[in-house]
Amino acid sequence: MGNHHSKKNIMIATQENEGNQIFFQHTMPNNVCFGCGHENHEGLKIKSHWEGDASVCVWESQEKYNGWKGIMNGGIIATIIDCHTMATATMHAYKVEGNRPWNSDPEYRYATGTLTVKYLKPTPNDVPVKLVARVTEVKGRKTVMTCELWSNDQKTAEADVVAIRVYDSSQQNGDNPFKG
Ligand SMILES: CCCCCCCCCCCCCC(=O)SCCNC(=O)CCNC(=O)[C@H](O)C(C)(C)COP(=O)(O)OP(=O)(O)OC[C@H]1O[C@@H](n2cnc3c(N)ncnc32)[C@H](O)[C@@H]1OP(=O)(O)O
Repeated sequence: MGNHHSKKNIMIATQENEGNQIFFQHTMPNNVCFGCGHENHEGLKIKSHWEGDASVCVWESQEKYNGWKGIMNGGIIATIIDCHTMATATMHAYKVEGNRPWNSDPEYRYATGTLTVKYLKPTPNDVPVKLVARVTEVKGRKTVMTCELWSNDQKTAEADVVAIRVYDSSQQNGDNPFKG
C-alpha cells in the first residue's frame, strides 16, 4: 500500500490513519458526500484502500440501514458501491500518472455515469461487508469498473460501474457543479 503513495500524500493521510492503513477518503478534505464524505456527519463514511490492483472497502452497517429485518437495504448497498468505485476511479487516475498525490495538479473529479447492481443473495446487515473493485478499462474520460460485495465468504452483489471524469483543473472553463 505504502508504495502506491508519495511521501507527501502519506503525510496528509497520517492524521487519520488507523494502524498503518491509508484510506483514499482520508486524503480528500472537504468531501461532504453522504456515502464517503468524512465531512458529512450523518453519512456512511466508507473507507477504501488498495490491495494490489484491487481497491477494497470494509464497512459496518447499522440497524437503521435495514431493508427487511436483518437484511441490508438495497439502496445503501448501491450507495457504498457507488462511492467506493468513484473513489477508486479517482485514485486510479492519480496512480497511473506516477502515483502523484491527491493535492497535485491537475485535479480530477469523477461522477457516476452508470451503476448497475445485481443483487445475488440477501446481505446480512449485522456483519461487516467487503467491497472489492477493479478497473477494467480506461477510455477517454471514462473509467469502467466491476465491484463485488462480500458478506463473510459469500458474494451477495456485483456491479458494473462507469465513472466519468467531470472535472479536470487543466481544462476548466467557467462554473462546474462537480468542483466543490
Ligand atoms: C472539494 C473536495 C472534494 C473531494 C471529493 C472526493 C470525491 C467525492 C466522490 C463523490 C462520489 C459521489 C458519486 C455521486 O453520487 S456522483 C452524482 C451522480 N451522478 C451525476 O450526477 C452525474 C450526472 N450526469 C452528468 O453530469 C453527465 O451525464 C455526465 C457527466 C455523466 C456525462 O456527460 P458528458 O456530457 O460529460 O459526457 P459526454 O457526452 O461528453 O460523454 C463522454 C463519454 O462518457 C460516456 N458517457 C456519458 N454519459 C454516460 C453515462 N451516463 N454512463 C456511461 N457512459 C457515459 C460517453 O459515451 C462518452 O464516452 P465515449 O463515447 O467517448 O467512449
